[in-house]
Amino acid sequence: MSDSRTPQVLPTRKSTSLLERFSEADVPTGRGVLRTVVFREKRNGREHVALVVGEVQGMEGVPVRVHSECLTSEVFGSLKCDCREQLDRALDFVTQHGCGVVLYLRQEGRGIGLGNKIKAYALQAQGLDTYEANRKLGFPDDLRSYDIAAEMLRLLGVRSVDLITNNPLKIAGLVEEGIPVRRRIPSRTEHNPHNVDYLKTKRERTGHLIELFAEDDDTEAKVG
Ligand SMILES: Nc1nc2c(ncn2[C@@H]2O[C@H](COP(=O)(O)OP(=O)(O)OP(=O)(O)O)[C@@H](O)[C@H]2O)c(=O)[nH]1
Ligand SMILES: [Zn+2]
Repeated sequence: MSDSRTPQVLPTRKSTSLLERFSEADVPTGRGVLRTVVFREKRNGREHVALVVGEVQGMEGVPVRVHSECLTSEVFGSLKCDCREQLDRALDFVTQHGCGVVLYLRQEGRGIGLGNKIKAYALQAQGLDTYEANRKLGFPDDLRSYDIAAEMLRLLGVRSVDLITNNPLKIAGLVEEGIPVRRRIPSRTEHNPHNVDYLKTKRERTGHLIELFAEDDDTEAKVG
């Protein structure tokens, strides 16, 4: 189950704190109660959310999803990506498991923001792929960082994580920020005619471990 290639490092205590643990409350949902903890970035007031299920303080191997905001799919039901489904499946997993954390990070459009993501979509309608469109707009493929996620996990007392992701860069990003990743839990993705090229591009260009077809199946645990 565990990915032996995943580097293991001890958590580091950063001297500068980026976040304030601002507020928290239990929120009832169709899946059960989610402990909703809001963190505020000190430098700009931006708010990020941790949805916590069960006891995670001091725990090892906590199932964690580090999820980046995607207004178009999560609120409007866009079929151009797989974000909404991945969020849903992660919430299913942690609530059914009775323990886990879903971090909801406000880094829309892989960090370029909503307006620029829609500009990128307009370029994609002209034939550019998701990364080419970012570059045409003067952005790198992925502008996200994982320092905020790492600090949120540290403030929640999580000692190591089982990360729900298909993105190897996300694993590397968290490890680099001092969060030990014990193993990867694959996030199953359904494709549709609107997102299949996007998913293939992520697999080919940034090594996303996406199982698009039955023959891609492996034996690791799956979310969903
Ligand atoms: N710039 C840009 N961002 C996109 C596009 N499609 C989706 N996104 C954004 O990509 C991000 C998806 O992030 P994640 O859900 O963390 O997904 P991921 O990096 O593929 O990794 P995993 O889902 O963990 O495997 C969200 O912020 C979306 O808004 C696109 O075509 N262009
Ligand atoms: Zn999306």
